[in-house]
Order: sequence, then structure tokens, then C-alpha cells
Amino acid sequence: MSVVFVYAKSLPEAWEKSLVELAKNGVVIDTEYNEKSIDAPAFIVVEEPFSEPRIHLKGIVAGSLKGLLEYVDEVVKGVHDHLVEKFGYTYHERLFSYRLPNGVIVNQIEKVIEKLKKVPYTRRAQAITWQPWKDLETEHPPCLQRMWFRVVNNKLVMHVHMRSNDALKAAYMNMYAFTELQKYVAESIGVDVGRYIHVADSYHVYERDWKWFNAFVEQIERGETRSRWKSTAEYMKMIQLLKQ
Ligand SMILES: O=c1ccn([C@H]2C[C@H](O)[C@@H](COP(=O)(O)O)O2)c(=O)[nH]1
Repeated sequence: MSVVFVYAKSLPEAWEKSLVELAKNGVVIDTEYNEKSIDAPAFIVVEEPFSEPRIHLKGIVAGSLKGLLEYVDEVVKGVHDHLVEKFGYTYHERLFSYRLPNGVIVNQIEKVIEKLKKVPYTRRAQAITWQPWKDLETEHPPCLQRMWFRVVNNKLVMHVHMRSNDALKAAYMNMYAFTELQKYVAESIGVDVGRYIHVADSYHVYERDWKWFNAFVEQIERGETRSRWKSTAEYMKMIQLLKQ
């Protein structure tokens, strides 16, 4: 079946398994960037997203090792929201200050936290990014579409829905940052972090990356990539060493 379905304990395990499944089950589909991609819908379950090791060094495709932390600050703290005019959107801006065409601004995450504090089992705690009055026309519409939250057994569960996700060059960093947002919401409610589910309508790898994608998948299957899994403490130490 041409779908990616993954069940894993940790983030590095989930990401690796998703790439193996995509290589096996993906189909070749054209893209709007004049090149082909290998593509499948993906459903990725991460049972304990904060279990260690949580870092996959190969998943950090950001120019620098600390780029992962900068991306977390962008998504959770909004450090790049001042650049929205230039880039069209940031996830933090859409989630924490979603601007309606009439100028009204909605802090969806604050509302999610309020709702879950009142009714932990509500099915209505969600935040969206899509703004059809402009995203249907803009050049770079957001890939993240919706985040859904619920408290189950005193843990905060989060489901994330993306319309499009670069499996090789973005998915790990997306999942890492989104689970940091999950932790932020969990802490605001006063519960632990629970299961994370990542859904992508199109989970893909571009043709230009196929060579190293296939090589990486072979390395995963031979068990050679475990040395790239690091605990958060090890990762922080690596960043400190680079600073010196
Ligand atoms: O958070 C993001 C933002 C972008 N992309 C990737 C997915 C696609 O490869 C590309 C956007 O292209 P379109 O789907 O808009 O054509 O960027 C991600 O994977 N995650």
C-alpha cells in the first residue's frame, strides 16, 4: 500500500522508520518546482516524544547545529514574528495571533489552554494556520494546517496535520519543534506530555535528494545511523563545545 504508517517510541526512531517506509511505499509524483518527488501520505505515531535520545543529528538541516533550537524559538516563542511581512507567515504568528480579515486577532493557543483547563476531554481544542482569503493565492502558503489537543490519562496528546512535508529536509525539525509546543501547552495546563501524532497529506523527498536519501535509508537498515542519535544533554554539550 502506498502509505507511510509508523509506530515508534522516540522521535529519532519515528523519523528513521518514516524514511524507510517512504522509500519502500512512496510513488513518483511531479512537483511545482520542475522536478519529481517520491511521495506518500504519512501517519506517524510517537508514543513518548520526550524519551531520550530525542535528537537525530541528521535531521538537523538548518545550516548549523544550534539551528534546531533557533527553529524551536521561532515556533514556540515567536522570535521571527517581526519578519511576517517579508515571509508571509510564521507558525507562531498564525497560532498565537491569527489575524482575521477584519483585523481581529485570535490567540488560538491561549484558547486551547483555557479550554483544556476547563474540560480536559474536550474534542474542540484546536488551532489552525490556513487563511483561505490569502493562502490560496500566495507563493508560500503554510505547510502546517492544524494542531489538535486533548488530555488523556493526565497527559497532553497532540495531533499535527500538515498538507505538505519534506520528509528528509524538514520533517524531523518540524516534529521536534511541534513537540516543544506540545510541552509548552502541557506545562501551561499542568500535565505531562503524552503521545504525538504527525499526519502529512504529502510526505515527500525531492529528486535532487534521492541519492543521499537512498544511501541514508540503506544505512538505517544496516543499523549504522544509531551513532547519530543523541540525548538532549549530549546535544547541548556539543553546542557548548562549538561556542568555545
Ligand atoms: O514547515 C515546513 C515548511 C515547508 N516544508 C516543505 C514542504 C514542501 O517540500 C515545501 C513547500 O512546497 P509546497 O507544498 O507549498 O509546494 O516546503 C516543510 O516540509 N515544512
